[in-house]
Amino acid sequence: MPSVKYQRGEMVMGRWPGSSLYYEVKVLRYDASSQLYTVIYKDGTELELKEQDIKNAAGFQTRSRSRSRSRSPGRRRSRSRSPARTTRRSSSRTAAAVATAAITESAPTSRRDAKLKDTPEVRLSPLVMKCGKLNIIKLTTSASLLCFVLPPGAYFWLLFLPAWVLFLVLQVNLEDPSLANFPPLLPPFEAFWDAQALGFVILWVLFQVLLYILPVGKLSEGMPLRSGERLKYRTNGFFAIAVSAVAVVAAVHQGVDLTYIHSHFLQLATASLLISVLLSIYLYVRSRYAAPEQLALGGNSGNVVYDFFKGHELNPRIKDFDLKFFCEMRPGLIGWCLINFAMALAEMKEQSLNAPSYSMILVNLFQLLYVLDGLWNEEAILTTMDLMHDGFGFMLAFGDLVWVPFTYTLQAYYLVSHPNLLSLPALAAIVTLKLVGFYIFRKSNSEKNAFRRNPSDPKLSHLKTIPTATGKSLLVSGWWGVVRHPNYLGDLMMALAWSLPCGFSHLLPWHYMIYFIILLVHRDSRDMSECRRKYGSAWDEYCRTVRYRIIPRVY
Ligand SMILES: NC(=O)C1=CN([C@@H]2O[C@H](COP(=O)(O)OP(=O)(O)OC[C@H]3O[C@@H](n4cnc5c(N)ncnc54)[C@H](OP(=O)(O)O)[C@@H]3O)[C@@H](O)[C@H]2O)C=CC1
Ligand SMILES: CC(C)=CCC[C@@H](C)[C@H]1CC=C2C3=C(CC[C@@]21C)[C@@]1(C)CC[C@H](O)C(C)(C)[C@@H]1CC3
Repeated sequence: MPSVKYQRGEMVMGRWPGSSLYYEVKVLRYDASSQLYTVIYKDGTELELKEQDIKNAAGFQTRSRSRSRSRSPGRRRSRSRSPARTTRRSSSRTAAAVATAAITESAPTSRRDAKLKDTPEVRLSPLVMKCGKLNIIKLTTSASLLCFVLPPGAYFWLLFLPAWVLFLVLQVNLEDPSLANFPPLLPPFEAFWDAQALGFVILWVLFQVLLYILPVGKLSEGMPLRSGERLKYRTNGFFAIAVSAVAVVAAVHQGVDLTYIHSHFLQLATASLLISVLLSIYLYVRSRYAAPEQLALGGNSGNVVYDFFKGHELNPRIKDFDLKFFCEMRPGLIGWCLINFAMALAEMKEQSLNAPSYSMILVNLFQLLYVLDGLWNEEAILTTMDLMHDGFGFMLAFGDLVWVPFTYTLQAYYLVSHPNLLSLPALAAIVTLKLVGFYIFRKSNSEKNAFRRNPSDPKLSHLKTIPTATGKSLLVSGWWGVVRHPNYLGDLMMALAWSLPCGFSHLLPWHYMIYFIILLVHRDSRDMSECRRKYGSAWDEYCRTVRYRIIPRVY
């Protein structure tokens, strides 16, 4: 092989088709006509790889072999339902062919899968490629629309996001929170700080920690990690919100004035911000000592600010206490309902009402339903992008502890001093919109979650699927055959129903809707590139079959 890049017998790193993992392989030969290298993996698997799927070993992080518990590519291959399995080449397969997909019914696929379960496993160590150059950071993970930032952008977002939340909180407090009055006048520095508010936030978080660690509720298994391991999560979120509700009602009954939350919103937001910064520093420091297989694929640029912002460690845990899962599902999410409830009380106080307004009731009930549903189906969060792929850093810590409780509550805060009367037909239309959106959101999320957890679930056997080279299949009928993100469609309809009760006088109660459109459109396109990278031509096949991303026939 005189003019080719890799020589016969050379040890190089070969990418396993459909994944981002590289394994040590030996080059066997090069076929000039197909321009493919035949390589052999350590477990004896022969594959044909394109030049771009081969790298020199020098670009890879080394790590202790004993720590790796990865499934071998051989095992992955054995699970693959690619049509390539049926082609005449049994020991030497083309990576491109492996990625080729056909639409099949899910049941036969699963039977074949079951038959292959006994395939002996050969353990190999996948290596993560070093991401040395900052300008080649791949947009592989989710968490938020901010992932596209390169390191200079991280500095910007790091300062902008906290400032934006504080501005919004100051703005919503204005009598006329219109754009003409933006930015609001900055109060003196002391106005942001209140030690008692910090104390309350700490107490709230500790209370949620206590509920989370109680041995109540199911222990659910997460999706397999790159190492093949499956983490266990205590999914007792519904129990946590039920106990929290009882505690809050009891406190109100004992004379605790919850309108404190309304009058000290700014100080509570600052206190939560401080906690999220401290937590992120802790997360960043511990990620420096984490083993490579514990790291997310993103957030390892070597740039301190970028990695701090984006998050480096995938599932930071203190013993069994999973910090990312806890922060995403507990203090901020349940805190959101507590704040909304406090705003309803503040509205009654400020406007001398015997009961909250219809608009306030709708906003409270709609968002409560959303949170209750999230906690009831807590297990489903384990198959979302954040849990599966994203590192836990400032972006998510801040998102969970500050962004969610202090910006998702703006509608309720706004209604405290900006009443909006609703006619009966408007009320009925808004409720219908919310219920339809909720139905789509729940059904589609449950369908994907059930399929990912058990592809051979008899309840799903009527659905059509596309096999992929990774062994996972893609749903191509049912909800996921209507658009590529039916769950986003339902979520957006619900978001609309949350803003409508506030009317059209100001933009502020529409903040969530605007942010959410940007977030979901960006998440969708990031997920598209990630899935294309993972599933190759099977994903293209899916996109050809399901043409629209979020809104049928529109987008
Ligand atoms: N209120 C809020 O602030 C937010 C709410 N959300 C909501 O959270 C929920 C989760 O969202 P998110 O994590 O972004 O994304 P999804 O739950 O939509 O997960 C996307 C993943 O699903 C899998 N997938 C995609 N297409 C298919 C298919 N056809 N068949 C089977 N699996 C498929 C892929 O993962 P793989 O193949 O690897 O399993 C893909 O990466 C959504 O309902 C969203 O609306 C999200 C962000 C913010
Ligand atoms: C601007 C900024 C820092 C954004 C960070 C994004 C996070 C706020 C969101 C990323 C994904 C989220 C999800 C929920 C809340 C917002 C964040 C953390 C979620 C827990 C809300 C309740 C839902 O039922 C859900 C469980 C599906 C959802 C999961 C994703």
